[in-house]
Amino acid sequence: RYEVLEMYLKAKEFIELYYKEVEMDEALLKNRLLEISNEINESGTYTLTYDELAYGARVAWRNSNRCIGRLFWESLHVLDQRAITTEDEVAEALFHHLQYATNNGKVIPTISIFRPDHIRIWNHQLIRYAGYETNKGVIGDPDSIAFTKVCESLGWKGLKTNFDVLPLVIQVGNQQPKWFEIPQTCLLEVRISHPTITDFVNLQLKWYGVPFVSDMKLEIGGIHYCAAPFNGWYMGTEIGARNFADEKRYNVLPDVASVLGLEQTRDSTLWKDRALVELNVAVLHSFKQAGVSIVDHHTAAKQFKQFEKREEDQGRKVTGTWSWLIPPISPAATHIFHKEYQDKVVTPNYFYQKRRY
Ligand code: HEM
Ligand SMILES: N=C(Nc1cccc(CNC[C@@H]2CCCN2)c1)c1cccs1
Repeated sequence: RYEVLEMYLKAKEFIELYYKEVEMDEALLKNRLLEISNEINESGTYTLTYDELAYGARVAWRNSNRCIGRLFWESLHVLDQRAITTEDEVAEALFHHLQYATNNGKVIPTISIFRPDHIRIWNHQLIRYAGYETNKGVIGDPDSIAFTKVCESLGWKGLKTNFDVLPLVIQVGNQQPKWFEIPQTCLLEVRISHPTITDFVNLQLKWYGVPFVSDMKLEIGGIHYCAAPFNGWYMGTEIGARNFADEKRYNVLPDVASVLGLEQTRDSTLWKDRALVELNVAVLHSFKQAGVSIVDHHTAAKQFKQFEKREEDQGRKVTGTWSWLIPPISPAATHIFHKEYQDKVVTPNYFYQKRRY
């Protein structure tokens, strides 16, 4: 009984928000709430219309406190995959999402939404590189070591390069998860070169063009979509200041400094800072040259400022996680650093969920 009431209250809160923001008339709202109340009484849950689902996914993005890219929340493309029931169909839908959103480099922010609760994607991101612990040190992305072991235990074998693309791992219910190799046609990678320092290519760095986060849960009106992978485009610092630069990731700053001919014995030469800037210049240059969407952290901050203005105009308070919104290089060169944000969590939203491995 209590669960039914709790579900209804969450549904009512979301549907009222939706009808208010899209300015639907009261009679339709009352009707819809009655319909939902009946469905919850019969089955303990209810089904969102496509329009309600799409709006919920967009508002969840608008409510994502750690996201600097929220200006474009209304333009999210929503692929409704709730009718899918098997692992093979899920894999096909994900291949479609990868190709559709990559769009030959002109990235389209997109989300695929699978049926609530039954489907689970074990990947952190649909495209990510494997990591291996060997007696000669780590190969690939250290962040992927645990998941790579899971993939190998399922029968997958990598080539042991620094950039092995991991398979999709899809689970239906509590069955054994199935793995699927990602076709080349779904994969776009960018080789990293520098606009003026020709030796940069000797670092042999590359990265995948589009980030697809696939391990978060989308919650709308009390319904939990545990498989709702979404993509946008990268902000350059994610690759240049974290994925390549972190000591616990690809840890390339010393190699970059060598290519730049920098003296690394004293911190006070700021060799790490010079290496970081040139690495980020290279990432932005390489993506632009390859025609793959990317945004620099200054432009992204300006877009976020526009988002703040538009939300105030709409009478909505912008909430945020300051420590995530500031970029990892030159944070104080953006307006974000110099203001405070309330880190209030509201739904619809995207949440972490317990790993299945
Ligand atoms: C369109 C371009 C977009 C850009 C440039 C962008 C940028 C970012 C960046 C830089 C982060 C911090 C990530 C990190 O430090 O690991 C972030 C976080 C986040 N973004 Fe966006 N984003 C975009 C689109 C989206 C979309 C389409 C969604 C969902 C529909 C989204 C939802 C989120 C969420 C939920 C987080 C927090 C993730 C976490 O807590 O681990 N973003 N975004
Ligand atoms: N540009 C993006 N970056 C992004 C957004 C959300 C989450 C993530 C991954 N964050 C986890 C990483 C890995 C450890 C700490 N950061 C990246 C997007 C990914 C999907 C849509 S936009």
